[in-house]
Amino acid sequence: MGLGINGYTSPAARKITGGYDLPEGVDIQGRYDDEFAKILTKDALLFVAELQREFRNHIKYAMECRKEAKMRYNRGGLPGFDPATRYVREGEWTCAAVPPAVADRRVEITGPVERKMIINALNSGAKVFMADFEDALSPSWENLMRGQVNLKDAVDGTISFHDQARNRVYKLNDQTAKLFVRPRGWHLPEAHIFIDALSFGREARIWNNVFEKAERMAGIERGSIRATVLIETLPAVFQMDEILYELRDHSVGLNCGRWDYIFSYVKTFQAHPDRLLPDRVQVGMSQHFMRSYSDLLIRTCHRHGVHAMGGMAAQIPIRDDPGANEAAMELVKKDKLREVRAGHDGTWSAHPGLIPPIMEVFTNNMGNSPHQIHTMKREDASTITEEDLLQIPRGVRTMEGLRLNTRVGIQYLAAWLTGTGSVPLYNLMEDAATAEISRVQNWQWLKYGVELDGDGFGVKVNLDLFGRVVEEEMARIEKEVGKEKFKKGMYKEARKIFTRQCTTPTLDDFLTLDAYNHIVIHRPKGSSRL
Ligand SMILES: CC(=O)SCCNC(=O)CCNC(=O)[C@H](O)C(C)(C)COP(=O)(O)OP(=O)(O)OC[C@H]1O[C@@H](n2cnc3c(N)ncnc32)[C@H](O)[C@@H]1OP(=O)(O)O
Ligand SMILES: O=CC(=O)O
Ligand SMILES: [Mg+2]
Repeated sequence: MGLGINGYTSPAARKITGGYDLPEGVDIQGRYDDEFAKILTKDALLFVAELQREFRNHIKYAMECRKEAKMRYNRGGLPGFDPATRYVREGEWTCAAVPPAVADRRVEITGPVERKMIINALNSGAKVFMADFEDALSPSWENLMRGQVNLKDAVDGTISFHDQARNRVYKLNDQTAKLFVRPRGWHLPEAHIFIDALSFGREARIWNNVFEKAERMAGIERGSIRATVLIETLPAVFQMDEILYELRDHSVGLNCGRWDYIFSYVKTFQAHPDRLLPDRVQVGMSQHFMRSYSDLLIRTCHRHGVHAMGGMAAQIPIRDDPGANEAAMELVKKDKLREVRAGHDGTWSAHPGLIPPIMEVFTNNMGNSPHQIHTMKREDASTITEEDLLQIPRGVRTMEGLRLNTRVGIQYLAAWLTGTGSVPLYNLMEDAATAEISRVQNWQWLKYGVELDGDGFGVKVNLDLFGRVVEEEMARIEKEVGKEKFKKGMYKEARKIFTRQCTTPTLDDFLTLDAYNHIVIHRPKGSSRL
């Protein structure tokens, strides 16, 4: 999170501004709401402010290091293992023991922090619910703060929701999933509360220091805070031991964030025209670089005594077509079977309807054991090399690939701009990570004028072609969603943002950084209880 906090004053000097009771130096420019004020209490703001004051410079430095690494890759460098930390990779050490309460994580459901979905997810039968403030959320002030209110009610066990249209009341079951929370990354600053806002091993050290300070401030035992780190950038795969080492007292494993990982492959190699990706649909876990990433992650986690979590299959239930639904479920099961046989200890589900089949696959293969940490060491993966992890994915590039990227990118962005961070599109789950792949792939193909040779057309991608594709795909979207929804929605704005990002000479770091400016709403200065 990024809070803009300047200087510290004693509790006596705290003041009430615009409804929120603010410590000196803290300013909130998001709308006031009585419910939000119960979250943004003076004590809570002081807690965050103190963390921010202590760590902001470390975080800034970490972000500078990311920029330096980007410049190195743009000059032709490749990410790889760091010789200076060989002793960490080769050393014999383990992380703190897995807490019994979260030993069994065979199926974790993820989802945005909407009230009804939180209740559904906690009741879903999954072992864990990962409440997502990142890829599945459009981070408007309203969404963020409502999400915090909802989570507090969930933790208190009082959360309920009345669906008036269906006259249905949602409440928690007696048995619920364990609640995990994913905050958004340090690269996405918050614009409503003022906080300014390396190597990944070093970033992990900052997180570890944040956890330790937070534990001390909250008066809870060291190691009470536990984190699963998603390995979802290409450079991070070379630093998995280092990340676990830094977090060894606070870790409960690593997760294959496969969609952002693919996005990161393109981003890392944005200046390497010899490493262009085939169509997005062809970059799956069977590609050598993806399989190597998953295998090495399992070996690394199990060597250090923590969970190796799998990733998200994109398929979701298809209600109106039993044949297509069956095929989608088979794909999910196949993906999960690969994960459990490879040694993963659990995995993610995007939808409650996927939990029974995924649970069955993991249970059939793991039996009563909560995990495979001690039984699937994957020593064979110790031979995985930098070349394995960087191998260029195989496949073809097609006109349909370009069209689909465009259609999906624009529709996702249109949803995001209106407050929805994960959507079903063409029977797949789309969120910020999957949309990023569509965007950067279009950018890459345009930048290097690739030939779309996979469907026999043999045309080169250029601005003219892309302009026509955007035009035609907008017409198709209008037909698919209907004139009324198209007119009321944010499709035109989404088209503008997406087109600019695909055609810009220098790749934007994130789709949502630019789009964020369109959803920030600052209350007028000095206003109260708007
Ligand atoms: C790359 C990554 O980072 S993955 C992690 C981030 N992404 C996610 O978490 C995506 C989570 N999934 C979702 O948001 C949704 O499943 C979508 C958008 C893909 C599909 O949503 P919908 O089209 O609404 O699904 P559908 O209509 O089939 O939902 C049926 C019911 O299941 C609920 N549901 C669907 N997905 C979820 C979920 N992930 N968590 C909780 N409840 C859910 C719906 O709320 C609905 O409940 P209801 O019957 O009580 O009204
Ligand atoms: O966050 C998960 C991903 O796949 O990206
Ligand atoms: Mg991600």
